[in-house]
Amino acid sequence: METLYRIEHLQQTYQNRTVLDVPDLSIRKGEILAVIGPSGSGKSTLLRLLAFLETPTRGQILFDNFPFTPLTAEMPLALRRRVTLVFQRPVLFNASVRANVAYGVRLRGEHNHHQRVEQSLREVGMEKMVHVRAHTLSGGEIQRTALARAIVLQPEVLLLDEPTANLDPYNVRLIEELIQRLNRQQGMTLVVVTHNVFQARRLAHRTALLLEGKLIEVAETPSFFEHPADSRTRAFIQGEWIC
Ligand SMILES: Nc1ncnc2c1ncn2[C@@H]1O[C@H](COP(=O)(O)OP(=O)(O)OP(=O)(O)O)[C@@H](O)[C@H]1O
Repeated sequence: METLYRIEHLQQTYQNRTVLDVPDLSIRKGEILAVIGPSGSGKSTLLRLLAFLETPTRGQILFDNFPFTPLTAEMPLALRRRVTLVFQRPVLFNASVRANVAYGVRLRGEHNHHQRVEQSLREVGMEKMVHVRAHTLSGGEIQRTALARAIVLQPEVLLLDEPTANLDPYNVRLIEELIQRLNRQQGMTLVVVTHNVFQARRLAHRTALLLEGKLIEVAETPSFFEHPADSRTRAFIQGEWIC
């Protein structure tokens, strides 16, 4: 499989505290990579870097061989637009579901977006709620609207930060099926940050464990769970990791 991201000696430091230190990690085109780890282990920081929302303190990320380094003022728009991040707590405007989903496409100056907006709302099962005001939505509906708003942009890479945290089993299933569909049918590359080791196991081709900013292990999901190479991985997946 082709490499899409190559992380080299990446470090992210805030106020003299290094919260992420990943010497080497590749993300393959067309894979689902789950990133698991306890709270504060640097998962969201990694996603923000992969979305080019902040520049690394040290090292670099090669995206399709294009370097993103501490000296990069801004990644070219054409590259940034290939990647979309859905935040852990998505913020919707106080407008209809449809208006929220159409917003990003309109911002890109694309006008004939009506069908794509409808299609993405169908994808997330929100087609009957297009006129509902976003501020009245449930947690699951907010997350699904945020996903529709992301996929309508037709990104090549979708970065999801805890896409199903605090959701009921119905919404979890709907979102997991969407993730798998996007990957299988469109070849989309997905990086899914999750606390939930079972979700990683269900969804991901490969799973990575971050602990205190360090990449402990990354492996094909079956071997990650069945034959972890690192004792800390074993402890974490068995729920024995003390944070
Ligand atoms: N902008 C920032 N300024 C200072 N510290 C930050 C900043 N962003 C993150 N941190 C710190 O970096 C560490 C890693 O945070 P991060 O949000 O990446 O972890 P996480 O694994 O995503 O956690 P959670 O699962 O709780 O979302 C935390 O200690 C956090 O307080």
